[in-house]
Amino acid sequence: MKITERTYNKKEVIVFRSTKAKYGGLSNMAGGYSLRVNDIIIPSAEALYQACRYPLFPSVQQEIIEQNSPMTAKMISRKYLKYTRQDWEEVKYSVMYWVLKVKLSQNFNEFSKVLKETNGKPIVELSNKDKDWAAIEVDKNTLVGKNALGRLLMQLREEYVINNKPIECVQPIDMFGFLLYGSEIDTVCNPNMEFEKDYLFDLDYA
Ligand SMILES: Nc1nc(O)c(N)c(N[C@@H]2O[C@H](COP(=O)(O)O)[C@@H](O)[C@H]2O)n1
Repeated sequence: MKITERTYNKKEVIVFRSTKAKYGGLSNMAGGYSLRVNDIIIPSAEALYQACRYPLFPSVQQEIIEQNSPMTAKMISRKYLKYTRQDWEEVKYSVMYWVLKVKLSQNFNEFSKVLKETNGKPIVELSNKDKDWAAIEVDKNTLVGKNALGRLLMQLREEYVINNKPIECVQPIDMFGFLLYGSEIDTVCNPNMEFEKDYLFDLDYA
């Protein structure tokens, strides 16, 4: 996946930065969106994304995933950057999209609500210096950057939120070494939807 730099008019876009402000739930640093992958509970999208850097180092993944604070998970990951998978730059956007899909699948009501509130406008993560995941302010009205996270969020909104299409299961990425704690990452199904289906089946309404 190749992403090039873009320029945004600040007045025409939805900007997010602080997790406490409006649209804060769009940030991977937002709390309250825990995930379950291979029956492992992961406190945040950020922790899952950072853990995916280190498929061959389960103990590093565990140290990242143990952090309740998403920012601390990112800081812990910084200590181990030299063990990052070698193809990370080529796969990181696909990994992030998979993480966002898991976040939406397992937190559909809350996360789709924030995405709906963006009203179809361009979504931009604002940063002081990160022109890769976010965009930076070059003057009062202009933001410049690849804004990769914002663009992946817009893709998610287009595919699943606008037409209110909850995601029942998320397939693993078809790539070498997509591992968590030494095991291949499985298809991730939303536990609530599994429960609903079993319940309806038991009632003979399936
Ligand atoms: N702490 C922080 N400050 C910013 O300005 C940012 N734009 C982000 N972005 C988030 O960090 C994650 C990517 O981390 P890597 O740099 O690739 O390790 C991702 O969740 C971005 O949304 N973070």
